[in-house]
Amino acid sequence: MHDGQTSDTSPSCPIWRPLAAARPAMSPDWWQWIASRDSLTARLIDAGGERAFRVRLLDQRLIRPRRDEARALGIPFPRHAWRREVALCLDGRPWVVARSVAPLARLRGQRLDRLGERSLGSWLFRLPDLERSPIEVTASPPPFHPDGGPWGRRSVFRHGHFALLVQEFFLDRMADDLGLPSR
Ligand SMILES: C=C(O[C@@H]1C=C(C(=O)O)C=C[C@H]1O)C(=O)O
Repeated sequence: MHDGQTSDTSPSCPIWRPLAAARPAMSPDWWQWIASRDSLTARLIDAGGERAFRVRLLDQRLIRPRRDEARALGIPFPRHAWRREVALCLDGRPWVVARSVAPLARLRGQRLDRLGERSLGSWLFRLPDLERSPIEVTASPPPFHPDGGPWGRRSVFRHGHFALLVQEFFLDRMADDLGLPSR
């Protein structure tokens, strides 16, 4: 699943804006989710109540990152990166789809491919000295998944030389299940 090298030539590219620029169009309910800087995994488990939380691994492989991903990570465009795509599901229903990209040169021996269906967040937030960049927001649909939703967000996590871009798209199904506004 993670051996092949493919270049990512998808033409659809989300338009990212600073969090503050999206605020006027965002309901207070969604702001609570989008602006939060702690673990989304923990928040989903909490909001899910009795529902069972599960990470479904959709894909992981070596790729050439998209241009916007390379720019967010501050790496030259053609460099190789490791990419993981997951659906974060409650009772089997995907609420969030996430795509994370780490430049190979910055992996520093971290074997993220061994995470499998364990949540990245449960590992990430245990790292000492973890830094998180400002959050950026998009109203574009996820470029790697057929389901749509109100908002996507992205930020870069750093721990020493290790860098990881995490992009999370919140789906309409989550809004339906939690009774959240459409935006
Ligand atoms: C970054 C976090 O991890 C979550 C889990 C992910 C995974 O397992 O690939 C991806 C994005 C996240 O929403 C988090 O919990 O905040």
